[in-house]
Amino acid sequence: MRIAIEQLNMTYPTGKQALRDVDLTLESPNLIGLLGPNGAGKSTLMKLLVAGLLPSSGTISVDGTPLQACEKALKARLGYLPQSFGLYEELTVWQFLDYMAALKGIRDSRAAIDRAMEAANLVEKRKARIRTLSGGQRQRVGIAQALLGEPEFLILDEPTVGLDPEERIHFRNFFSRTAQDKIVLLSTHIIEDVQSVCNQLIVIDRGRILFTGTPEALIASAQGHVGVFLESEESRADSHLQITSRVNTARGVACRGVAAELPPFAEPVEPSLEDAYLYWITGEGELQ
Ligand SMILES: Nc1ncnc2c1ncn2[C@@H]1O[C@H](COP(=O)(O)OP(=O)(O)OP(=O)(O)O)[C@@H](O)[C@H]1O
Repeated sequence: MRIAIEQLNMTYPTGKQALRDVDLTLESPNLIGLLGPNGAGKSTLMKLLVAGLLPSSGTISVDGTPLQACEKALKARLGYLPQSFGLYEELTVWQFLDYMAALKGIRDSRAAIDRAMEAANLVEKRKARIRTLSGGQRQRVGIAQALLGEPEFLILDEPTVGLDPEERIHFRNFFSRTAQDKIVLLSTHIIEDVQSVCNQLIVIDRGRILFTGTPEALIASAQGHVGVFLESEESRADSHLQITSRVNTARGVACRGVAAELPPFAEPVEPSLEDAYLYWITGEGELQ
């Protein structure tokens, strides 16, 4: 499967431009992390990909066919976890998934529901009413419905919200296994969610794609732009330096920062993935 996005723009009726000139190619198999701060445009991009919104301009094509012409066929190949997810409070987990399977037109729904419940760690909750579930359990129900029918393209908008650390690790590994023959696109603003599992990262901010590439390439892009230093009057006055961490120590305040050009008082260090992400979203990285 190959999704090609060309010159995509999205302006909401309020006049807010949520996406600007987005060009991207998503190909299977891939686990792709869509990283960006609040309001960056992640959910908007995902809604456009599932044809839940119409772009203001630009095109999305699926295996060479424009999305509008293959919307129905694509929906059968797609699993989507939206950010806010309405659940039917009085239904049990099993009833809800049965309903979603019917909406998706899945034939062998019983087996499909069993597989999705197992993957989402929900087997014990199959008879529980949705209103009795915790936030994390509800999120797992959302993930389970996205997995129904083993879609080729999984779009997950902040799938780890509300999950405890153990569950986050479980899903991270699960998404990684799932992506072996599919496209899994997951949005997050948590670096640990994409670290060591995503083979492609897309950094987005204020509607623009700032970076696409492997995590290694993202780290390499910040090489020479990350430094450590002790806070001083000079460092406080440096408006180009973006401080990314401050720790009080016996010697003073130890800082870590990113800059397009490191000042002489900063000692260059190896960037982490988080440094590199901050380097791009603080506006210090150069647009590709
Ligand atoms: N229906 C809408 N009408 C008007 N503006 C909107 C609408 N939905 C989103 N926006 C605006 O578009 C921009 C992008 O929003 P979007 O929800 O895509 O960001 P996001 O990266 O998913 O953020 P978050 O991580 O907070 O969910 C934001 O400025 C948001 O306020």
